[in-house]
Amino acid sequence: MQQKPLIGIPCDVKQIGHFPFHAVGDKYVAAAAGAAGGVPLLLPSLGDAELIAASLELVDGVLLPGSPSNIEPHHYRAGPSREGTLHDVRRDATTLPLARLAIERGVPLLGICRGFQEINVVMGGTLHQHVQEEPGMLDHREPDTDDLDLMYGEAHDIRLLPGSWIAGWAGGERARVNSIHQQGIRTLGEGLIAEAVADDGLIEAYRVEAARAFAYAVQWHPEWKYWENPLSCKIFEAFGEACRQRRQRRKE
Ligand SMILES: N[C@@H](CCC(=O)NCCCC(=O)O)C(=O)O
Repeated sequence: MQQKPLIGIPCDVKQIGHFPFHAVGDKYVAAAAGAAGGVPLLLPSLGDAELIAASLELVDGVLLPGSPSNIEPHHYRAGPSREGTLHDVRRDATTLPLARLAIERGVPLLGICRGFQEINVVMGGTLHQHVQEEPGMLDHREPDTDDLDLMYGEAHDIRLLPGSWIAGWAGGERARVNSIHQQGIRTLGEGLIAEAVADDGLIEAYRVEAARAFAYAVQWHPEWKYWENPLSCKIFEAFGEACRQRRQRRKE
């Protein structure tokens, strides 16, 4: 039987009671296992270069998950965040070098929401800190509700660019996606090819052009009830297949 690929998922560092914990949302772990067909392996965010490099030797792919926290703006040459903005310095110190190294080494990479923003920053791109305050832009934040089906429900259309991977996966030119973010791409990083845009022009998906393996990112949340959405399944299947190929090559 073919062995399942190991999918590394870097953690957020969250304060629970008196102590910081390394944690990843259950829906990302579930999608890495159920939709990508891998064995999820949570990677603590210790910000240690040697451990980051060593963990990339272990895994067959990396999933950069979403998070309520924002990347510290100095990473993309911007001024400080507004007071009260949630940051996760240890996640930044882990995911940014991890994504850079994964691309360099040809380790399959999938970025979701914060992960999408992280890969863009690693490639030299910049972010809007509050998309909804930019002239002509939509409000990409989630509705104010505790009902998760409403929060993660389809929110807006995206246009799938001609010749893109995602247009092939979707078999069409448009899709509807959920939207739970207020940061977004201001300038696209070097070597990233836009794959999908919202109706306000915000980039919603891209691929890393010169990557040696699958390297893809989306601003929305395909992990949310992926089994109900054929396009979400396709994204994870493509990632999972790249991870399986790497696992196979490493065994040869
Ligand atoms: N804070 C950033 C990133 C948004 C993001 O990743 N949201 C995910 C929320 C929780 C989850 O579903 O995991 C922004 O606002 O742009």
